[in-house]
Amino acid sequence: MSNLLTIAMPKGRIFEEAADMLRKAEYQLPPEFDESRKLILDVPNENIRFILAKPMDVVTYVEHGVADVGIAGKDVMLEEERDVYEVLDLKISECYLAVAGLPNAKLDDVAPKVATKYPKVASSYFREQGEQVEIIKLNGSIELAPLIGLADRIVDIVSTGRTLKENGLVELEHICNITSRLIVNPVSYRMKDEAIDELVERLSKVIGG
Ligand SMILES: Nc1ncnc2c1ncn2[C@@H]1O[C@H](COP(=O)(O)OP(=O)(O)OP(=O)(O)O)[C@@H](O)[C@H]1O
Ligand SMILES: O=P(O)(O)OC[C@H]1O[C@H](OP(=O)(O)OP(=O)(O)O)[C@H](O)[C@@H]1O
Repeated sequence: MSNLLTIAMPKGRIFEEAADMLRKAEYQLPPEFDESRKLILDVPNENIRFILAKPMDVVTYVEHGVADVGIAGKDVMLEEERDVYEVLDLKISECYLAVAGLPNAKLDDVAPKVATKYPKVASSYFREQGEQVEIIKLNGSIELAPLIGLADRIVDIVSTGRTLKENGLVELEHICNITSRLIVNPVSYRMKDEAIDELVERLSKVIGG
């Protein structure tokens, strides 16, 4: 194993906050880092390579060891249940998972339909509540489901609450708070402990800053 540290960065909304945090931790990221369409970006003076992946795929790259470290939302960690270590709460991309629906909707008593991008999280939540539901997996625009009659309720991310409000939906139950986490491949954690410890230390200093 070389000493190069490969970090899987999520494209999309976590990217900017994560890049900002790395810069605050004094990693010299190249200016084109933010605009480039390249999917592999080397920072040779830091001995770091970044790979840019879809947020849900970051854990896959880290679990398979092709990335040593990654940044992933806790929502993804809960849903994917992968064999990776979660070493640091970066406290960025704060949001929460909630159950929502139309106000005063009459629920189907037998097995209400719940649309979500998080079928495992939703199933275990309703199981714990002792409620039998039918889960319908969607990949986005979850708020559409109750409006169009596909589902009685949804389980989705809420941040500002604007998407719920603009679609006439109300929050019914708060499931759990979500932030992004630094995750590590277990083998890399042993083999590249110095580089990973340094990354954790430098990021720890700028959390919440
Ligand atoms: N509205 C939000 N506000 C803050 N953080 C959010 C919000 N929505 C999602 N997140 C967090 O950011 C992560 C990435 O979200 P993003 O919307 O970039 O990707 P995605 O929806 O998984 O991917 P895509 O839409 O590209 O398939 C999520 O896993 C979650 O942790
Ligand atoms: O409370 P808010 O600040 O309105 O944010 C919540 C919305 O953000 C996310 O969707 P995203 O924009 O990622 O789109 P998606 O529906 O394609 O997942 C989430 O799934 C909600 O729809």
